[in-house]
Amino acid sequence: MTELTWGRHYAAVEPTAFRVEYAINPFMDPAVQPDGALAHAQWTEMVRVLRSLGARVDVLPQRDDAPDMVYAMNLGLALPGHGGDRVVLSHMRHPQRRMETGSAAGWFESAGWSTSYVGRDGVGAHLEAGDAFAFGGDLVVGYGPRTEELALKALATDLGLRVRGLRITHPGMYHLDLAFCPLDDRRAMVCPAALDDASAAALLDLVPEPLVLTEEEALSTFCANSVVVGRTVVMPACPPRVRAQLEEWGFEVVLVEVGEFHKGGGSVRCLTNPLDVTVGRELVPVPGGEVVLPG
Ligand SMILES: CN(C)C(=N)NCCC[C@H](N)C(=O)O
Repeated sequence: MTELTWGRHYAAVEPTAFRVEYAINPFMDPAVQPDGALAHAQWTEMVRVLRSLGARVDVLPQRDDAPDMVYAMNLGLALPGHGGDRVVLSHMRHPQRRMETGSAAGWFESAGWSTSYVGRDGVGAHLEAGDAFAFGGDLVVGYGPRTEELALKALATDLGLRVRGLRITHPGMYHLDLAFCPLDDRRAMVCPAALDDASAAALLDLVPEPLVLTEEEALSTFCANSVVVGRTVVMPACPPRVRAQLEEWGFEVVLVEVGEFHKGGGSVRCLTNPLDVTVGRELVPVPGGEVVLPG
């Protein structure tokens, strides 16, 4: 088993203006506000844990007018070393989040990254980076609630990659990172209940040794929304059955409390954006690109 070659460098947004101002997913209720000081303390501890595991965490400031910007995973798909360091900025499905990418673009550009888009300012395909993960040499992309199918073709052509689309049908698992968490080169946590039948079968075919989560496990604990640093899985919670399997496979489970961020509909993975997924290492170049859709 080869451990993940990525997951040791992240961007995260310091939560100085996190609140639930609107409801764009089933977890959000503006009547249930996070405690700002507690959220900041939870985020600080999460960053400390990641750094203590050897991960680098770069911190972006939060815009005051962007309460969801703390979910850094959705800012863009960063691919270093691909004709220079390159990030495809998200084109958020909901206008309430679109201002976030302008600030993210500035941050990436000042750090030497080149930026591109598959759609922008409400024009063109929606892409939210919490839907896109490298696995098995390909980019696995969930589409439906947030990312649009049209974005898959643009990504594949633009980046010269094989993009495997999975159709998300569960309203509560509106990003793929609530239902899919790569663990190493053969294993991943997967929640087939998030997907239509053909996509669920395609995902199970793609992962040689899946740790299959029930809908209840994925939704009530956010356990697939975890981050893997080497053989350590940093999780918001871990059902006993899931912990037993992870430990049998040689992983260490480290729990971090990020409950205030569950009020906005995201957890550890959503709060971090990996900056070390590399074309030519985790992603196999495919000249011209290719999209593979289930069934
Ligand atoms: C696992 N998920 C869903 C994420 N990658 N991101 C969380 C985004 C939450 C934000 N309120 C929204 O609804 O966009």
